Parts: sequence; structure tokens; C-alpha cells
Amino acid sequence: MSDVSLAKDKIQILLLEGVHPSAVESFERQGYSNIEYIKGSLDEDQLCEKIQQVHFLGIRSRTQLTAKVLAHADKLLAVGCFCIGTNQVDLHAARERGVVVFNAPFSNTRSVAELVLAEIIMLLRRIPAKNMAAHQGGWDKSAQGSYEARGKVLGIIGYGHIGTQLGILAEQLGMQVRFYDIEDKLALGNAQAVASLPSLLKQADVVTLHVPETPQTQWLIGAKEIATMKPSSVLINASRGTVVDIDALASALKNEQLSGAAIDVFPQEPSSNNEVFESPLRGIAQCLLTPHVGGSTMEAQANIGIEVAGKLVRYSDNGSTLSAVNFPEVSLPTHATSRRLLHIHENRPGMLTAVNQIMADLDINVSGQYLQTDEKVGYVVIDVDIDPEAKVADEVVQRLRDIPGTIRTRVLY
Ligand SMILES: NC(=O)C1=CN([C@@H]2O[C@H](COP(=O)(O)OP(=O)(O)OC[C@H]3O[C@@H](n4cnc5c(N)ncnc54)[C@H](O)[C@@H]3O)[C@@H](O)[C@H]2O)C=CC1
Ligand SMILES: O=C(O)CCC(=O)C(=O)O
Repeated sequence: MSDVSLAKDKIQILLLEGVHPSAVESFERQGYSNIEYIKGSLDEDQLCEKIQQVHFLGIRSRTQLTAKVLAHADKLLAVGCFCIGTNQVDLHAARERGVVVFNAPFSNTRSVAELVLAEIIMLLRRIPAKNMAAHQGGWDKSAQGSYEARGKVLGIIGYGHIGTQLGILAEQLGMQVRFYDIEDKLALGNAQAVASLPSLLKQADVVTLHVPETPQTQWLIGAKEIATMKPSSVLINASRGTVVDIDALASALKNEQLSGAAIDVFPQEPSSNNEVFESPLRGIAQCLLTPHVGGSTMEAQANIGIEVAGKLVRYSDNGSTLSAVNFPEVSLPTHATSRRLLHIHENRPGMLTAVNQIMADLDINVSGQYLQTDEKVGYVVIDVDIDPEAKVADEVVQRLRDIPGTIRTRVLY
């Protein structure tokens, strides 16, 4: 695949899932005007059709970017996930096609932490059940089973950006923060690491999940794990729907093995606001259900729009892959006097030699070269002194493209 960079108004941008208008404004400010904005997500077949003309794609958590979809994406240069999670994208397939994927690693962190903090208090006070009763004409004025958060043990599973932010906020309420993480983590404030998941589950009054979706976190919490939790404790999941076995949770709540739960993410989520939400948890009084809105605040969404659009623009304008989640990271100065070539290739021996041999053969001076590789892919950005009027750029691109193992070549400017 090879592209001589298009004029900005020819670059087709598709934004799905109602990403914040700040993204559109950011693109437009930088001269990108060919933007299609769709409020919902598209299913696999619709995406396979639509993606064929798209250079930059923006999605949130609903759009599944499978290997099949990516196989139709001949023009696609980069994907922006306007969220933290990137599990909805086949990152390996994207990388192997030279498609760079970006996300917003902390623009909605605070929003999730605040929601979880609110849920902790609501659940410990049995507000979901009292609220449901009141809506039906009931009056459950009783302290039975209601507790303060102060002094209770908060067990955080996954002590990353959200887990640590939540831990700090919870300490302000006087909670005792314990966490379990597969990595060694700096314990902030008075938080304490716990050596194993069962140990954390046994001692916590509130268990909250803040792990990514990975093969290891799939069904991390099932009937066996719930059985080790205190019957007075509550479970919160605002991470990914595949982390908790929902049937096991529903039966534990019905059998009063747990005192309550707050669930924001589900194994199957509606693809739009018009679709009916089905779940075995529906109707359980002491279960707070929210429609995957942990990160959905105006502040977070506006910031994410600017952040991710900015990353896509920087990649489009100067080739920078800084903070890409599936790609070697190259951060670049702009060279006003040079032309810039991008070469994405399979990481195999001799690639750089082959690239530089072409420059030597064509008597082109290289004024800057930036290479990064990971185990599969190499990404080299080459600034060259070529007269903008000279036709040699076409020949360079052709010869770069002919190097065996080349995935994509582009001339930026
Ligand atoms: N409900 C919502 O709207 C939102 C949900 N999320 C979800 O929250 C997740 C966490 O976000 P961040 O804190 O920003 O991620 P992060 O990457 O900063 O932290 C994740 C932590 O989980 C740990 N971890 C991974 N596997 C583990 C395992 N098997 N057991 C214990 N710990 C494990 C990691 O070592 C890391 O410390 C995201 O991946 C996303 O899926 C994020 C934002 C909004
Ligand atoms: O707001 C969204 O669409 C998804 C939020 C989320 O789950 C994430 O940021 O990972």
C-alpha cells in the first residue's frame, strides 16, 4: 500500500458513536473538512462497506473493529478510540496492516472514579432498594443494613489510573484502601497492596473492578469468587462486561450472598439507545444498573474529543505516533525545509539498509531519520532534501514500496 499524502480536504474522516463535537472542531481547526459524523455505531457488515473510503476512523467502546473489518480498510491510516479501552479493536490485525491506533488514556479517569465513589455510598446505604420501593409507594425508613463508608475496607482490583484515583478519593471519606494488581504498584496515601485476589475478596466491604479486558480478566469474578466475599459486602464493576459472570452475580444477589452491586458494563450491551437492554440483573432491587456511562461526563467527553482528534491530526500532519497503543512510538520535530517520507514495514533484518540504499542510489540527502520497531513492525520516518518540484519523490516512493516486507509508504509533505 502506498499513498502520496492527500490534500487535507480529500482526507476522509468518519466519526462514530456520537463522539464529542470538540473532535470535529479540532479537525476543522487544523484544516480537515471531510468529516462524516454518525451518532450510533455500525455493525460489522455496515463497517466493511463504509470503511473502504475512510482514512481516519473515530470510535468509542461499541464499535467492533474486527480483522474482517480491517481487511476492507485499504485506505485506513489510523483509528482513534475516543475512550480508554481498546479491546474493541483487533490491535494486532491493525498493526499488521500499518494502521495506528490511539486512545485517550486518562481524560475520563476522574469521571469513572467519581461515579464509583457515589455508588459506594449509595450501596452501603441500600439506596437502590429504598429508591425502588419509594417509586412503588413503599416507605422503607430503617437503618437496617445501612452503613457509613468511613472505616470500611475498599478492595480495588486493578490499581491503575482509575483505581489509584478512586483510592485517593475514598481515603478522603475515611475508607481503608486495599488493592490487588498483577503488577507491583506504588501504594498512594495509606493504601495497602494485598498479595492475592482471594485475600482481597475476603477482607473487603466494597469490591470494585478497574482492570482492562484481557484473556486473564475474562470472568475474573464468578460464583467461586463471590462465595469468598462477605455477605454484607457489595460489588462494583465499571471496567468491562466480560469481567463479571452476570448470572452468578444475579443469583448471589437474589440469595443475599451479597448486599448489593453496581454494574455499568455488560457482556452484551445495546448497540444504540433505541435497543432494549436485556440482563438477568434487571429488577433486582439492590442492584444499580447504569448504561456504560462511567466516563460519560461533559468534561471528560469534551477533553477526549480534543485529545484523540489531536493525536490523529499529529499523525496525519507529521507522522507522530507518540502514545499509540499498537505501534512503535515516534515523536517528531517538523522540518520546514525537508520532505518527509513514512515507511511502515515488517520487522525483519536489513530493512533500514534497504531504505538507505535507495536514498544513496538516488543521491538524496537524508536530513533526519527516526526509527522505532516492536517485535512485528518497524516504522521509519525519513526527512529528505528533495526539491519540491522534482519528480524524484515518485521514484523514491515506488522503490520504497517495492522493498519486500513493506506494509505502507507515504509522502507527508
Ligand atoms: N465504564 C466506563 O465508562 C469506563 C471503563 N473503563 C475501563 O476501565 C479499565 C481500567 O482503566 P484504567 O484504570 O485507566 O487502566 P490502567 O491500565 O491504568 O489500569 C489497569 C490496571 O489493571 C491491572 N491489571 C491488569 N490485569 C489484571 C488482573 N488480571 N488482575 C489485577 N489487576 C490487573 C493493570 O496492571 C493496571 O494496573 C479500562 O481498561 C476500561 O476497560 C475506562 C474508562 C471508562
Ligand atoms: O464512553 C465510552 O464510550 C466508553 C468509555 C469506556 O469504557 C472507556 O473509556 O474505556
